[in-house]
Amino acid sequence: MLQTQRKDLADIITERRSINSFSDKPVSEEVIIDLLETAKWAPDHGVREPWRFILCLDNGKEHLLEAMLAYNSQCKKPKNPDKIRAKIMGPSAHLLVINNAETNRKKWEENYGAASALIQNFQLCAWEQGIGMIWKTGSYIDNDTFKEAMHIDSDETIIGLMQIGYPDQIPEAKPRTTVLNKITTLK
Ligand SMILES: Cc1cc2nc3c(=O)[nH]c(=O)nc-3n(C[C@H](O)[C@H](O)[C@H](O)COP(=O)(O)O)c2cc1C
Repeated sequence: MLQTQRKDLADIITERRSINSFSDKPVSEEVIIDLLETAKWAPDHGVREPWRFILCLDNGKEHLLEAMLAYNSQCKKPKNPDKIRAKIMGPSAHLLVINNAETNRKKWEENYGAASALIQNFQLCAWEQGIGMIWKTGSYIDNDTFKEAMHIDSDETIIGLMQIGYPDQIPEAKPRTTVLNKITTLK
């Protein structure tokens, strides 16, 4: 039986790019949940599974837009609302990755690391299926008006807003420095 050639993990890692421009092809809720079911196997100190998610599809994108506009109207230099609308309506889906409230600094950092590992798993598994995304951390992620509008407690941490869809354009990779310039080997 002819099998589709699976890409090497190393290729998926190096070829994945952050995507800003998406086609109209939708990414389904089922696909996103399936990807998260894999991504959740991230390293996670104490296996606390500190995260929760808010997935915005269809009318949910309008809800997210309202929250963005409420935040924007409070900014010293508000952005053009039409540009914000285009940024929210362009991707097929938006996923907020949110960590539980945590007052202990060490645990907070461990939880941030675990959620970041989950996000990278998610990005890579999506890329393997031809789905792109970008991890966004605009100032709204730490804004109480935005959080309240999205029903997120002020002491929860938004790790990122993942904007998801099939890529319309894949940007050139920004070069990375060789590790040889970064490593000190003790022998
Ligand atoms: C924690 C984190 C936050 C990020 N926040 C943003 C952001 O707010 N806006 C943005 O355009 N890209 C953001 N990015 C994506 C980076 O800009 C992107 O990964 C980087 O330019 C390298 O490009 P590549 O992912 O295509 O290799 C973020 C990435 C990380 C890991």
